[in-house]
Amino acid sequence: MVRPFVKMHGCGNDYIYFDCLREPLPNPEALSVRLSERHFGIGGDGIVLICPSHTADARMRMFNLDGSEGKMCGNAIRCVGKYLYESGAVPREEMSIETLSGIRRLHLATAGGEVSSVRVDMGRAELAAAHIPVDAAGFGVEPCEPVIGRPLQVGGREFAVTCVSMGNPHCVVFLEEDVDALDLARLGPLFEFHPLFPDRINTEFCNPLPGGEFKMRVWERGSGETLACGTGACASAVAACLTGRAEWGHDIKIRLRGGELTIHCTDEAVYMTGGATTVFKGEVEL
Ligand SMILES: N[C@@H](CCC[C@H](N)C(=O)O)C(=O)O
Repeated sequence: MVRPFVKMHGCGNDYIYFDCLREPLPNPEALSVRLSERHFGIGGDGIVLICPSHTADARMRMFNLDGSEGKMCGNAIRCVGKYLYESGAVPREEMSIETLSGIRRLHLATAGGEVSSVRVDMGRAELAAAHIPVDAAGFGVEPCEPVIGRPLQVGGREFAVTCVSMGNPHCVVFLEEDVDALDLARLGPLFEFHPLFPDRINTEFCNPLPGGEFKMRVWERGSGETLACGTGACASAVAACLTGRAEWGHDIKIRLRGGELTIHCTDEAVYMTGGATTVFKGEVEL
């Protein structure tokens, strides 16, 4: 069976998108592993299915490179909005998309029938994202207190970590040393599989920059290092506000390896604004 797909990216976080509004896609977990492979597949950080919804304009499902399903994806949801608008499936600049972490509302900036940027109400940030193993063998876990600037031993050194859930779990680390110099291929998995995070974790490494901006690198659970993470940028901005590095109610620019996102945090919600780009369209044998 041959299916059309669209390759899209948000700040270089690239996924293979399938329109499932009329026809479901079987076995997306295995397909994500096969198609995301950059040498023998199409290449991407995972796949995204655009599905019908009973409660919103559409429903998004996203799968990481390793086939695990993510509950939310900030970069993908902007691309889904662009796809729905430009394909005519949802010809409105305001739309809602159902995800595994709830319904998110989008506002699209458009010109000449094309979407130039998307603002997403990412909902409220939650703070208790980490869990403590109950016994030494690691059987059973219980939620712990909010983690804000807590010391954590990883790979032989101590990091101050702040845990924020944006519908998916994040661990944010602020560093003075240049994050470009970090050996993320070594450090990333040590955070991802740390016993404090039994569901694994997405980790953001951030440098405060002059002017209240931040440089960020990310190690995503299930996909490894990616060029950007929308939920991660939101979590980093919230962590910056919580630790006094940025101000609530102001725009915070996050500079990622593949582009920039603007995040605005309030007590009620976190707003993310950024671009969405179509790379190419094709067909693939399933
Ligand atoms: N790249 C994403 C997040 C994707 C899901 C994540 N790896 C998870 O499993 O939680 C984003 O832009 O938010």
